[in-house]
Amino acid sequence: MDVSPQRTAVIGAGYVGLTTGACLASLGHHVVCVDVDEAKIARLRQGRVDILEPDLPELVAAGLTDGHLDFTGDVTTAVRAAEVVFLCLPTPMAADGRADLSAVESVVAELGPSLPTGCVVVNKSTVPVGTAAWVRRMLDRDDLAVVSNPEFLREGSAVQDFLNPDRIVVGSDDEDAARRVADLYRPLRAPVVRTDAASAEMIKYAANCFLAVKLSYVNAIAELCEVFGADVDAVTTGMGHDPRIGRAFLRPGPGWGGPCLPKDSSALLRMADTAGVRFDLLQAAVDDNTRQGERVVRRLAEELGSLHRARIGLLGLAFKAGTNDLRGSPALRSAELLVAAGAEVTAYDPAVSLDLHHIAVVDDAYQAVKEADAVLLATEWPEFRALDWTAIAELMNGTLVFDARNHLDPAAIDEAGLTWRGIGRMVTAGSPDRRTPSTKGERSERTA
Ligand SMILES: NC(=O)C1=CN([C@@H]2O[C@H](COP(=O)(O)OP(=O)(O)OC[C@H]3O[C@@H](n4cnc5c(N)ncnc54)[C@H](O)[C@@H]3O)[C@@H](O)[C@H]2O)C=CC1
Ligand SMILES: O=C(O)[C@H]1O[C@H](OP(=O)(O)OP(=O)(O)OC[C@H]2O[C@@H](n3ccc(=O)[nH]c3=O)[C@H](O)[C@@H]2O)[C@H](O)[C@@H](O)[C@@H]1O
Repeated sequence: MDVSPQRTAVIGAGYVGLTTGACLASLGHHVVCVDVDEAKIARLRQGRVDILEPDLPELVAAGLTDGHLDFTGDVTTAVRAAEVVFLCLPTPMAADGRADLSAVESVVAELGPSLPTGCVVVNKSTVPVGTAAWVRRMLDRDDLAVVSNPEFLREGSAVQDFLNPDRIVVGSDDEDAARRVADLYRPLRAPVVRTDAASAEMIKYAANCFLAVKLSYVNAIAELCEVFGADVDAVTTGMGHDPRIGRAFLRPGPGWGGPCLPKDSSALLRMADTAGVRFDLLQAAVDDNTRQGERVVRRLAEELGSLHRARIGLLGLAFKAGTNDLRGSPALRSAELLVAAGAEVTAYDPAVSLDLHHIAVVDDAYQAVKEADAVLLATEWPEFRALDWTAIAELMNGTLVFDARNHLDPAAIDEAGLTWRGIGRMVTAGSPDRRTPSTKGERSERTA
């Protein structure tokens, strides 16, 4: 095999840590994953993976079986024999908008004295520029090296992204440590971007915030398309052919969300602010994103006349399709805004079955739309495209289907006698989309 196996410890067994651990084990390394969540560790020891990630349960099971992967709740045991220690700890948004580094700080303080001589501490969490230098000072040991190795995987395709990265970023002023970290990934044959630690830390924020700006831009273009009678699908196709722009990440929606883009844009803004640097572009992207969420709800209110006591069937709760993660979910935000405006929301998500405050969560899409005045599609699950819209039309009180992801087939919805609305999509005069969606009363008359 094209790899020299290394003994690694991964601290934090969440999306990034568990994926890193299971994938490194699959490449032939010996990995011990650590987490403070003892119950999670107990489940992982039995091969039970809580998060929805294709291929991850299989890789975890394979690692447990072939002995390359182990789990423990004890940091000291995990790092005792480690050559490389990955920090995959949460860095959530603190109350003041910065990245909260308390988990990193407490782990570094705890593990420092236990690290074997020559060990490399690799930070994979998304952390403010200067964190590697700070960790180095905290460790205060000349025999240890610190490397910044940010992660770019996406939820829902974490394993595939990890094993097929566009690039591996390795930032350190320690040449030997950087080479050892890059070598861990050698079987992946990915381009390695070798930098100093500060640049590696900045690359991660610069990349995520660029994606955020791109989405706010496309959402604004979509709004203009609505106003001027253009079709955002055609517009983004036309833009995307230009390789300088690219086709990816041009889908308009209910606003960008998730556990990272919002917190990382906030953290970069705080970094800029602290340094006295204006970053109006990023601030505008964040503000526009807040408005985008509100705009979806406002459009529903306009179409229905009022949201007061309106029944909304919400399709999707996760922050995007392919994950059961609700952190920073635009769907949840829409639901909250709808409830605040007096609407009653019944939601269905194929990957989420939780009791949510103020929102009824049901077991299938047809239950969610029953007696609804409008349907709001907020997460682009493929199964929603296969719904029987004729059956849904029978179940609903109203006729409006607001497709905040431009995910559904407008023709199928129209054929069922329902009214499709999307984001930034062209509505030609006289087309069925021009019809005013019926209110409850009108709907009763129509079906009477
Ligand atoms: N979720 C994602 O798609 C990506 C996340 N990131 C970054 O990676 C970092 C981790 O993110 P996620 O994996 O999503 O977080 P997560 O919340 O899924 O996992 C973090 C894990 O760390 C554990 N933990 C917390 N404190 C601990 C401690 N003191 N000792 C040991 N374990 C501890 C938690 O119990 C949890 O299992 C963040 O900085 C995030 O910004 C980077 C790329 C992708
Ligand atoms: O640092 C992180 O945590 C990760 O953040 C994002 O990954 P992720 O949060 O999994 O989700 P994305 O696929 O980027 O989607 C983010 C949000 O943008 C929305 N989106 C995405 C693409 C698009 O065309 N339109 C759109 O509205 C999604 O629905 C979602 O709400 C980045 O894509 C990853 O590269 C990065 O590693």
